[in-house]
Amino acid sequence: MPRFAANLSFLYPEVPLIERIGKAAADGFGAVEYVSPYELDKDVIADALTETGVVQALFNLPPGDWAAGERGIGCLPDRVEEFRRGIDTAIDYAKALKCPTVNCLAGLAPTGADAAELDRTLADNLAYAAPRLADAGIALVFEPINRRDMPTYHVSTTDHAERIMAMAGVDNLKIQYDFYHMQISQGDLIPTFERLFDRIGHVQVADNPGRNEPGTGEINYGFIFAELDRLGYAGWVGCEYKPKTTTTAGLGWMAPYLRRA
Ligand SMILES: O=C(O)C(O)C(=O)CO
Ligand SMILES: [Mg+2]
Repeated sequence: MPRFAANLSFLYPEVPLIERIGKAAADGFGAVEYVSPYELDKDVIADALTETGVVQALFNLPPGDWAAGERGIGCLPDRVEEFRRGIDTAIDYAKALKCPTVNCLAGLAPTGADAAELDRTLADNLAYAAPRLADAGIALVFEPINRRDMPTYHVSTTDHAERIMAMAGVDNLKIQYDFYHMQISQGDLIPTFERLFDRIGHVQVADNPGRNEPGTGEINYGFIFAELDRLGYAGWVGCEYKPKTTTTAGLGWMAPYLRRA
C-alpha cells in the first residue's frame, strides 16, 4: 500500500510552512517533505512533527538562492565550497528532524557553460556528499526535472542521471523519480521505473498537464500505485502537486488508500 507524504512546498499554501504540518496530519498524511527547511529553526520543526505525529520524509540540500531563481547548486563549478558547507547544514537538520533522505538539486546550467564541466562538478559533489551522509545514516537522492518547467535544468532524464551516478561511483546515491517530470521528459513511466527500481530512492507524484492532483490528467495513477506495490516500493510517495482548489478538498484521490491502510 503506498504511503503518502505531503509536500508542503506545494500543499496548504494558504498557511505558513510550519502550520502546514498539522494540516497534513489532520488530512491523514503520515509524513511531510518540502524544498527547504533551512528558513525555520530545526527545533521548532521537530516539535511540530512530534506534536502532530507525522514524520519527516525528505528535504533538499541547501538549494542556493531560491527566491532569486536558483534551483540548486550541485552542478555549478563556482559554488563547490558552498555546496560542501551545505552538507553539514543538511546533516544537522536531518538529524534533528530524523529525516532519512535528502535530495540534491543539480541546478540550472549557466548560459554558455561547458556541459561536461557541469557533469564533472555534479558527480564530484555527489561523491563528496554520499559517504558523509551515509556516515550520518542519511540516504542521498537526486532528481531529473523536466525542461518545460525549468528550461535550463541540468539533469532532465534518467539516462543523464545514470551517467552522473556512474561518474560519481559511490554507494548511497539514488534517483528521485518524480512521475510528473518523467512523464514530460521521457514517458514510459513504469518500464523505466521497473528497470531502475534498485536505483530509485524516492518517488513523487503529480498529474500532467497542470501539475495538479493525481487523477486530474493523463497519468494513470491507479495503475502506477498498484505497480509500486507489485514491485515492492516501500518508501514514501511525495505528493508534490498544485491543488486545483484547496488541498483538503482535492484529496479524494487518496481516500481509497487511507481507508485500506
Ligand atoms: O520536482 C520538484 O520541483 C522538486 O522535487 C524540488 O524539490 C525542487 O523544485
Ligand atoms: Mg519533484
